[in-house]
Amino acid sequence: MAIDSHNQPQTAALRAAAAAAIEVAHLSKVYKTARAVDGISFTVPRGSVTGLLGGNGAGKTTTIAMIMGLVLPSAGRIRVLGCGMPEQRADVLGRINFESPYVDMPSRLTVRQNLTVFGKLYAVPDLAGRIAELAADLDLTEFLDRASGKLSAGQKTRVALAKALINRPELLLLDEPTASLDPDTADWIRSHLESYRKQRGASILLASHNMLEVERMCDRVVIMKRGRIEDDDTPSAIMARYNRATLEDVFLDVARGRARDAES
Ligand SMILES: Nc1ncnc2c1ncn2[C@@H]1O[C@H](COP(=O)(O)OP(=O)(O)OP(=O)(O)O)[C@@H](O)[C@H]1O
Repeated sequence: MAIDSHNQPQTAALRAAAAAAIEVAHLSKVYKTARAVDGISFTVPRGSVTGLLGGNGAGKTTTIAMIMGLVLPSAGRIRVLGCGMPEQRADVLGRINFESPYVDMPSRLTVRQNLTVFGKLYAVPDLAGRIAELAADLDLTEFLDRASGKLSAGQKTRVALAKALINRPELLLLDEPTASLDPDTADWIRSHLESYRKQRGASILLASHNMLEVERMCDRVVIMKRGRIEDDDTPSAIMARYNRATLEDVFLDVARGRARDAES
């Protein structure tokens, strides 16, 4: 079909809409003393939950920081929701969000004040209504006016999730979202993330050390080791390739350098 030049902007917009949620190509990050990420390429399909696995220091957090445009790559390309990062960061930031238990909110502000600050940054319409909706969904109402620093770990995680969902993101980047939570609270957080993804058709990139969480939530898994990608497939295909019944066992094989069956 011939492309009419008058339709080109629309065609470009359609292509961007259909593009993967995240496309990473030949991405590297070299810090002064460390090659944290070493030429990785992977895709997060729209609507998927993709797990990013790897031992301590594998390069997961650096990869997520580059995807968000917070750390500049040394080489390679990143597209987020069809936009180049970091050059089109301003176009895409309002459509994504991030959660990590390792990033604290200002502790003296109340939960409501913190959510208001973040909501204003994202120019959320009817912000008071959105905060009330999230407070009801995430069971925050009883401590909405308490200082954020005085919450338990589980309460802080629910507030962090409210902050991550405040702008109804199309793409969520999660760095160990359930670390240090009891199994019941962690399960509750996972269920909430799953129902948000289903309702909104959102895409999720999930860095986690919890292999049961990854098996339960992820359609695809990218395994990193020393800055490189060791494997990238569905959890069941990866377990079959390593001839293992759990991702935990695959993780140990990768960490300890045991070869995949197909290659041994
Ligand atoms: N700002 C920095 N300056 C120098 N080196 C860094 C910096 N940030 C990370 N690194 C190094 O880059 C490597 C990858 O770190 P990164 O935090 O991305 O790994 P990770 O997979 O998220 O690890 P973890 O599971 O322990 O959080 C590590 O060797 C780390 O020491």
